[in-house]
Formats: sequence, C-alpha cells, structure tokens
Amino acid sequence: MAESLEAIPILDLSWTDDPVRKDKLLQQLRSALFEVGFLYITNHGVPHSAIDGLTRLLPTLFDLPSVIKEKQTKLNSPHFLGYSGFAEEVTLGQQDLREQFDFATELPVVYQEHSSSEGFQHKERRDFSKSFWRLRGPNQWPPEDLVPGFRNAFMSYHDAVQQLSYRFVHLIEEAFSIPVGTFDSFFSRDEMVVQPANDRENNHHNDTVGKSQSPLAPQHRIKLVKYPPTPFSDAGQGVGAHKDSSGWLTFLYQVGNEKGLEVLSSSGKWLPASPITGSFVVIFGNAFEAATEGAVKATVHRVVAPGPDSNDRYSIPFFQGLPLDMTVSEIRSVIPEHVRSLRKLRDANDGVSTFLDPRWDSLGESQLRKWIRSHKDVGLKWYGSDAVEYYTH
Ligand SMILES: O=C(O)CCC(=O)C(=O)O
Ligand SMILES: [Fe+2]
Repeated sequence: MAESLEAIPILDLSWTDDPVRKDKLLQQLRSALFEVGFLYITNHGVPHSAIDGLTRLLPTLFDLPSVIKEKQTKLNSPHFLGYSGFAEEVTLGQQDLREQFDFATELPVVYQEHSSSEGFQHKERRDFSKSFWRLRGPNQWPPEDLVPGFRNAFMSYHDAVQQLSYRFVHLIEEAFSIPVGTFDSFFSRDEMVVQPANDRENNHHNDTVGKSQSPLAPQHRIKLVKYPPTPFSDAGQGVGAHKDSSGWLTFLYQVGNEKGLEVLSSSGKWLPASPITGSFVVIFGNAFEAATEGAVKATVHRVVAPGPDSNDRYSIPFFQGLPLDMTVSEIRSVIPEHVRSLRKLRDANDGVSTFLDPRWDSLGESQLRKWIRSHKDVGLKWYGSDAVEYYTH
C-alpha cells in the first residue's frame, strides 16, 4: 500500500467530459484528498496563452534594477502587496533564498478607520473597521513602459486560474458527495454600494457581521517567485517546510523544468514534485484542513534552492481566497459529517493536526496574523506595535 501512496496522483481534468472516466477521476480525487494529500492536474482548461503571457514576462520583471523593484516594496502597502527582496522572508527561523512579488485580485479599499466614518458602506453593514479588512486593496504594478503588458497578462492569468479554482471546488463537492454548488456562496460576487450619509447614520448601530450576509468576493493572492542558483548543492532553503495559510486551495504553476519542490508524503517521506509541463500542483491549505477537521490534511511542502549549476527557478502559486469575515465553524457547517469523521477513522491517534486557533477563528484574523508574522516591518508600519505583539506571541 505504501508503494501506491508514494506516487503523486496526476488527474486529467478532461476526464470530466466522459461519465465512466469521470467516476475514475472522482476516485482518484478522493484518494488525493484523504490519503495522499496533494495532486497534479493536467488538461485543466487554463489556456496556454494565459500561462505563457505571464510566465514570459517574469525574467523581465525580476531583472528590473533593484531601485525600481524597491519602489514597489511591500512596505508601501497595508495590504502586504508588492515586492520582497532576496532572502527577506524567514521560514522556520531561516532565510528563504528567493525573491518575490505578491499580487492579488485587484480590489478597492474597504477598510474604515472608524466604523461610523465616511466612505464605502456595505449594504449589509459589515464592520469594516476590523483590521483584517485592511488586507484588501489595490496592487502595486510595475511601470508599464519597463514591463509592457504586465497588468493585462496578470489579469488574464488571474481570471483563468480563478475559474479553474472554482471548477475544481465543484469537483471536490462531487468527491465529498454533496450537491455541486454547496461552496458557491463562499465565492459569490457582492455589490458594493455607497450609501447616502443619512442612511449611514440610521444604520451604524447595526454594524455587526451577521450569519445571513452574503460574502464579499474573496481576494485571491498570487505570488511571483524567483529562486536563483545558490552555492549550495543540496540543502539550500528556497522556502522552508510549511503549510499554506493564505487560502483554501493553492494552484501552483512551476515554470520551466527546474526541480526543487518537495511534498511530505503521508508516510513521512519528502517526495520530489518535479515540474510536469503545463500542469498545476494542487496543495490543500490550513483552512481546508481546519474545515474538514483534519479529514483532508494541509499539504506540507518546501522548496530546495537550485544548486550552483542550475538555472533560475520561477514559480507562481495562486492561493484561492475565502471571505475574510467567514469563520472556520461556518465552513465546517457545510462539510458533511461523513467527510469530517474520516479523520477519526483514519488516524484516531493523530492529535497533532494544526487546526486554526480559536483566537484566529475568522479567516481574516488568521490571514492578518500570517502576514504580520512573515513581514513584521510592514505590520509595524501599518498596524502598530500592539498588533505586532498580539499576532506574533
Ligand atoms: O515555489 C514553489 O514551488 C512553492 C512556493 C510555496 O510553497 C509558497 O510560496 O507557499
Ligand atoms: Fe506553499
């Protein structure tokens, strides 16, 4: 059994078109979800042009002079969007030997310093003075004359992978034997309205998050990452072992043929997840593990930095977002007991799963914590020392 579990499943999404093959695909997906913990997908419907349009601009983007890249530093952004220089991020107490730009779904600012202040109000009256709403906001774009077409290429890629991510969630619903569309409300688009001032006055007392609200469209995060060759022939840390905490599912595109990505198998071995041309690796995030009460484990993965004889390695993780004011208990309530109980059946003695701490019950809280912990300087500048103290201890 161990042998079959050590192979990373490769799911061909074109099999959804044929009923017999689709059953087989759903079986493979259940095995990937409940046994293996990660998978590749091919024939996923993201057009080659969308992938190529963005990936071919990566060398131009990263080769910009440092002074230009630094103009897009994350320090400018309370949303933690922008550039982080080589080895600025730390995982497991060690520097990650990579350079990165963080982008996201292009969104307007909704955060309000005071809950009764002027500005956007949501028709269902959310409390936009909560700090985590500050994660939403616009990107910092590279200069159009220096990286021509970047913004368009990014948008096309974002839209195509977003669509794939929603389609994939439908397949997961089928694998869970729950109605297709059960999770749709997590991703629904909701209109923003600017209320007239007197309306705002009448309504400010009711400024709480209610369960009946439809969610705001999520913010998906897209990282563009470059791992340059290092002097270390095997053990350099591209990024240390971690579970993704930026979202629900991660759709990771590995550009070119450089190896380095490794995933931890259920038997505790590091398996290389080398690039398969045109495929995405699907990684389950912390929130997914929490929502399924550990029936689906978040994927532990890391990147070994390219050695001295390698080429630059580029990758593009797309972190599928969830509404920031949604709580893990709300998500759990739509995951059926027959799925959640699988953890108990599978590994009754496994008490170590990292569920979200109740203090960070809303996804926004856990996201803000994650961002402040990995970019303390941005946290200090925009959220202050009390918040940094709160989220880092
Ligand atoms: O570069 C990769 O292949 C993986 C990156 C990753 O795991 C992350 O940024 O969370
Ligand atoms: Fe990751």
